[in-house]
Amino acid sequence: VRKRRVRVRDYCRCKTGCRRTNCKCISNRIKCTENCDCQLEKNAAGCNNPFSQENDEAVDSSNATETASSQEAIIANLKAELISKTELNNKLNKLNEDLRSENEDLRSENEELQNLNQKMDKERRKLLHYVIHEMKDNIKVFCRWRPRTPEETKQMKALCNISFIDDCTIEVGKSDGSDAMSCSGNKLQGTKQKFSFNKVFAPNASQADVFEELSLLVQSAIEGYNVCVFAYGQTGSGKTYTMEGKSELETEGMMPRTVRYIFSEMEHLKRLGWKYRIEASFLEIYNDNIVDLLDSEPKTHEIRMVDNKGQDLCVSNLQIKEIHSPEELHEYLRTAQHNREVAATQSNKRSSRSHLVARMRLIGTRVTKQGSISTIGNLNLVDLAGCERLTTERPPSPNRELAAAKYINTSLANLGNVILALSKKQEHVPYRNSKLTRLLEPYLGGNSKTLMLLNVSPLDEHLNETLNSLKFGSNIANNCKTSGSIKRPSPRIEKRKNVTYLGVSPLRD
Ligand SMILES: Nc1ncnc2c1ncn2[C@@H]1O[C@H](COP(=O)(O)OP(=O)(O)OP(=O)(O)O)[C@@H](O)[C@H]1O
Repeated sequence: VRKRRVRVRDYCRCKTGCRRTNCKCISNRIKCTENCDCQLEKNAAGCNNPFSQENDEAVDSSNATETASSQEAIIANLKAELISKTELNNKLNKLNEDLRSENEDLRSENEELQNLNQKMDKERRKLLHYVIHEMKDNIKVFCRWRPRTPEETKQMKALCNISFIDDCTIEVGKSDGSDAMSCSGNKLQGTKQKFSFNKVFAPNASQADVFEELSLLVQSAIEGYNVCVFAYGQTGSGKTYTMEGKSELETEGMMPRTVRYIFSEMEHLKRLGWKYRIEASFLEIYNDNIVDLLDSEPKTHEIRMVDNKGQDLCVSNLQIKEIHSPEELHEYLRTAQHNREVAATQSNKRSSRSHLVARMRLIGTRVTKQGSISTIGNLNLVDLAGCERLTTERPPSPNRELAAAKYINTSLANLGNVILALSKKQEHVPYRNSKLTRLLEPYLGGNSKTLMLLNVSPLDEHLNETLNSLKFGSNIANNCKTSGSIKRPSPRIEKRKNVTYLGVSPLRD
């Protein structure tokens, strides 16, 4: 067989007599075909069966040898492949091992980060509590002077004589230097009266300046405190401008700014593991009746305490909306503003004739290893109706307005009494005397921070009302400063299985 194979390899033995050593049929180890070199080049006609029997046998046996050797080669190849695959597998296993350990590292790093986050959150809340507690007074009074409106400037209305002594103190007198008279008819001594507050905003103060001072209170509502912000002042003094503002970003009031702030804080707190739910309602108190500003159908609304401790209340038939975005809240705010009762007064063509109460309930939850903790803060933003001096020489416009003006003045007087009683730390606080104070009872005093934004007109013709407002506001501010140790706000804490509701007390204690 070996000899024959050699012979076959030596030359082509087809019948054409080709006998070439480089014939294709030899190099490809195939039987001679039509395409064989020898046939193409030589006489193809005589070559129907190019290989002799002898050659066929030689080729078959040579093929068997070749198959055996090619199988050996295949086996060798397979072996090599197996080796390389085993190596690859080993490498993959190693990589897997590395990944697993890296995963483990990441998990422990993640855990460390979470612990750090928790610590940071605790520190942040401690610091915030410290700052909030440093605010000391549960009731603060900011005084804001509005500038002359373009119309008033055109009419060249005289300004009263105001001196801004410092950030907290002002002196006010008549433009001609004569003695002023208060609304109640008492002559105020001296050509200029001095008043001090927690903060005074001059006419050039922007909405952003006012919000900067307010934002800490909003923050404390996010942390679980109850907060009430009132815009108080005579009609046309700038309450609605302060609370609602205008549509441009720069002139936006406290309400839209608060909404924006809450949502940006929520985003920040999300990174520390907190999730928030916001519920909002908008109502007005007009002629001592509650009106739902988000409901077009008139309904009867009653104030009911949720618990017998007087810590929370609800208003029947009131729409409470869950808010998911600042835009959604702005939309409700716009609806409420649109539905609010307005009428012309002596000093304001579009005077708010009702008290607007925008309430946001901020419920924060954080899941920890020990269970979950929750904070509930209520933020009440109140744009009060403007008080109006009712005299025979300055009657309110139509008769219908007289009743409204009387209701407004009575409810404002009642609110004034409640805030005065709280500022003096009196035991009895007359919450029950009006719907407005009943509605705000759980959110005033105790676990709450109250801010009165006292708005004043700069016009000389409003000086008597201005002096009355200033006297009332500075009385409250000074009572809070001098009434000794301040009762710490006691946050609302509710415990449920594995759930703790807290203000900021655990950190405080
Ligand atoms: N800080 C301010 N800067 C510029 N304009 C102001 C400012 N405050 C008030 N105004 C303007 O003064 C006018 C009266 O203000 P606004 O309607 O807010 O008073 P109000 O106290 O809400 O009155 P009312 O109690 O009658 O509703 C408006 O034209 C308002 O744009």
